[in-house]
Amino acid sequence: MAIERKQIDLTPLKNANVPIFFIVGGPGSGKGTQCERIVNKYGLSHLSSGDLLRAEVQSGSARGAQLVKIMEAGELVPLEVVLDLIKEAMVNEVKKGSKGFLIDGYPREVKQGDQFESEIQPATLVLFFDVSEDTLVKRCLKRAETSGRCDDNIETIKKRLATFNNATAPVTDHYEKKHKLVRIAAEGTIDEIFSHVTPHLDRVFGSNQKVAASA
Ligand SMILES: Nc1ncnc2c1ncn2[C@H]1C[C@H](O)[C@@H](COP(=O)(O)OP(=O)(O)O)O1
Ligand SMILES: [Mg+2]
Repeated sequence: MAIERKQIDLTPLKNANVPIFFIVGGPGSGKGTQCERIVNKYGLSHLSSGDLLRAEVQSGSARGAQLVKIMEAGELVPLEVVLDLIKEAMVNEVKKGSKGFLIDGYPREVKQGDQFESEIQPATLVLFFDVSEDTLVKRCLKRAETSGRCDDNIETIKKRLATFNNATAPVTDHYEKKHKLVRIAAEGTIDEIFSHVTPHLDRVFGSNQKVAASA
């Protein structure tokens, strides 16, 4: 069963023309943690495709009901539907005065990125949180103690790592060739990593955002 695509008026988004950052990295690389810091400092909107899908299901809409069927059948949600959800969320956020977007955990594949950029707007930068596999596993296992996330167990973590290496690694190559990739060394403390992130955002937004730099 195909889910109908929605016609979404992107005019508000085009007029606002705010920067868009793709946030990529393995499971446990700290994407969510760093996005929260970025949101606090720069007032950007943080969108995660997984959260948007879960919210659509919760909303009780007809489309949400169709999504449940697809997910229960173990099939992949069509890329177009994910894109429609992202578009709707972006238009809503920009109407509220968003200064830009962090698209967390997306694109998972080169094709997803290309489709996003052709239908919506090219990404300004792609932030890649670069962490060794050892660290990814350790952080996911630690997160398991409190997250209640069913995918934070050693078997699933290994599978997610394999998927990441196969499908997502080409994404970083793709944006490296386009000179949009920012590789963040992300092994250190949360503060250390954030200090590697801010210069790249300051480059886009201007350094007047800096809190401590003028000292
Ligand atoms: N620099 C850091 N050092 C130690 N632990 C970190 C860290 N950054 C994040 N964590 C913790 C928080 C979580 O429990 C776990 C995974 O972080 P996350 O932000 O949820 O990653 P992601 O969203 O990329 O899957 O690791
Ligand atoms: Mg996350």
